[in-house]
Amino acid sequence: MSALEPFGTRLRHAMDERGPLCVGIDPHASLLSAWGLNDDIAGLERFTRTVVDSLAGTVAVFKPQIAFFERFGSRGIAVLEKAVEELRAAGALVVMDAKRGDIGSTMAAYAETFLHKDSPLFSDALTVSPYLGYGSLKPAVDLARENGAGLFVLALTSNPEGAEVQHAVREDGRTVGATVLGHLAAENAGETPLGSFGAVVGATLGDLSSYDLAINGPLLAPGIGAQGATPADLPGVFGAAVGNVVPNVSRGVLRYGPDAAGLREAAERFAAEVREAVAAA
Ligand SMILES: O=C(O)c1cc(=O)[nH]c(=O)n1[C@@H]1O[C@H](COP(=O)(O)O)[C@@H](O)[C@H]1O
Repeated sequence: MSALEPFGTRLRHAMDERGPLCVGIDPHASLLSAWGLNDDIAGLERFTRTVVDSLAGTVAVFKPQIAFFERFGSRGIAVLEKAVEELRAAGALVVMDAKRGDIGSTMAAYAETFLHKDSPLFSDALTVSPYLGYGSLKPAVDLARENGAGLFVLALTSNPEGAEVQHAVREDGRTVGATVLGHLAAENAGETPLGSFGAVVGATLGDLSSYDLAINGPLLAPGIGAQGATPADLPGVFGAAVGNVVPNVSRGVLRYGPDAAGLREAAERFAAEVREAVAAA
C-alpha cells in the first residue's frame, strides 16, 4: 500500500466530495429481525453486505461498531474485515468504533490491530478512550501519524451518564472534557486543512459554548436519529466549530433497510440536512 495522506486531509476531501455524513454500521439484533434476518452469522453477513453494496460508493465515512461483530466471535470479525476492505476500496473512509483504551504498553497492541497499515483490520481512524490518562494513548497517536490514520478521542459523550466523569472539575479549574480537548488542539496545531486527531462530542448535549471546540480537528458527533438529536441542532451545539463536525447516524439510517434505495435516500436526506444546517449557521 502506498503511503496515505494524513487522515484529516482525506476526511476533509471525502466530506467535500460525498457530503458531511458518517453512517454507523451497528447490526443490532433488533435491526436484523426488522430486516427479516436471523440473529446469526448469515444474518450478520447479509446485513453488512447490503449496507456496503447500497452505500459504499456515495457515503463519505462509515463507522462500524465492532461490538456487534465481536458478538459472533471470529466469524463476525471476518465479516467486519471484509466490509472494511470493501468500503475502503470503494473510496469511503472507515472509522472503527472499538473505543480502545489501556495502559500504554497494551495500547500499543490495540494500535497495531487497527492502525498498522498491514493489519487486516486497518482502519482510517479508531475511536479511543482517554480515561486511563490522555498520555496512555501515545502509542496510538504515534502509529496513526506514521500510517496516515487518525483517532477520535472520547471527550464529551452523547450519553447522560458521561457527565459525571467528563464534567468533573480538576484542581486547575478545567473540566476533564476540556482537558481532553486541549490535548487534541495541541496534537493538531498547524495542520491544514484539518488535523487527524478528532474528538467525540455528542450532538445531544445542547449548548457547549463553555467548551473550546476549536481543536483544528474533526468532531465526531453521534446522537442524531435514534438518540433524539437532529441535523438542525448542530449549529446550536457546536457553534463556530460546526464546519468540522462529522455527524454520525447509525439506526436512523439503518432502519430504512434492507431496501437499497431506502438506505440511500435516508443517507442523502441526512447529508442534505447537515449541509443546510451548516450553511445557515
Ligand atoms: O464513539 C461513538 O461513536 C459514540 C460515542 C458517543 O458518545 N455516543 C455514541 O452513541 N457513540 C456510538 O455511536 C453510535 C450511535 O448509534 P445510533 O444511536 O444508532 O445513531 C453507536 O455505535 C454508539 O456506540
